[in-house]
Amino acid sequence: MENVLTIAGSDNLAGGGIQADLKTFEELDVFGVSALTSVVNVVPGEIHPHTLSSELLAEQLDATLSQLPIHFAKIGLIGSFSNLLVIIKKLMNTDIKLIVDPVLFFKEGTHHFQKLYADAMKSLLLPIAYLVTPNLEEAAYLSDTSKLETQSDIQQAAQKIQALGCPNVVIKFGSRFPGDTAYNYLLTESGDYWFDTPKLAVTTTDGAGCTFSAAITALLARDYSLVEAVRLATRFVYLGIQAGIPSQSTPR
Ligand SMILES: Nc1ncnc2c1ncn2[C@@H]1O[C@H](COP(=O)(O)OP(=O)(O)O)[C@@H](O)[C@H]1O
Ligand SMILES: Cc1ncc(COP(=O)(O)O)c(N)n1
Repeated sequence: MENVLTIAGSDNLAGGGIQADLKTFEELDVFGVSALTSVVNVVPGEIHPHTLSSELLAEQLDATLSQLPIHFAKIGLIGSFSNLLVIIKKLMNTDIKLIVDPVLFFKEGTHHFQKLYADAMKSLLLPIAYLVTPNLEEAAYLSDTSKLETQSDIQQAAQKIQALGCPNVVIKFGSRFPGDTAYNYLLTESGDYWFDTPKLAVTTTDGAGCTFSAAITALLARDYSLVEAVRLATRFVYLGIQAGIPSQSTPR
C-alpha cells in the first residue's frame, strides 16, 4: 500500500482539513500520514485558525520523510508565510509530487486573508507543484482576474495559473457558479477536460474541496492517470456530499 502525506490544518467539525484527508485516504486504500500546520475552529459563519510554529511543522516533516517513502503529498491550509517557506525547503528537491489545494477562501466562513502568503503561493509554491485545485475565488485571485462568469473565463484563468509554473490546474466551480451543474475544469499540458455532475441542493459541502484534492492524490498514488483520477474524484465527492450530515447550525 502506498503512503500518502497530507500537510494541512485540523478542522474541529472534520468536514474538511486533515480529518477529511485521512478519511479519504483510508476510503481509497492508501496509507495516510500527516503534518499539521494549524488548528481551526469552525464556528457559525467564521473560521478561527490557530497556526502552529514553522519549527514544529519542520520537525514533523523531517520525522515523516526520514522514515517513510512518500511519492505524493497533498497540501491544504498552510496558515502562514513561514510555514510555506518550510514546506518549500523540505519538499523542493525531492521527487514527491505536490497536489496543492490553495485554501485561501473558505465557504465555511470569513477569516483574515494573508496577502503575503497568498502571493508567495503564486511565486514560490506553484512553480514546484504538480497540480493545483483552486475553487472559483482562489482561481480569480491566482489568475489576477476580477470576474469568472463564463466557461471561457475559467479556461483563460486556468491558462494564467498554469503560466505561474504549475503544469496541471483543476478549477472547481461547484458551489460558487450559477446553474444546475457542478463543474470541474482540468487543464494539463496536453489537453483540457470538463467533468460535471448535477448540482445538489444541499448544504453538506463543507470539506468538499479538501476531499476532492485528497481523492485525486490517493488515486494518483495508486497509479491512475491524472484525467482518470479527476474523473473518479469528482464522482467520489458527489457521493460524499449526497450522503453528508448537516451540522445543527447549517440551514436545512
Ligand atoms: N452543490 C453541489 N453539488 C454537487 N457537487 C458540488 C456542490 N458543491 C460543490 N460540489 C463539488 O465539490 C467540489 C468542491 O467545490 P467547492 O465547494 O466549489 O470548492 P471548495 O470546497 O474548495 O471551496 C467541486 O469540485 C464540486 O464537484
Ligand atoms: C483545516 C481546514 N482546512 C480547509 C478547510 C476548507 O475546506 P473546503 O474548502 O474543502 O470546504 C476547512 N474547513 N478546514
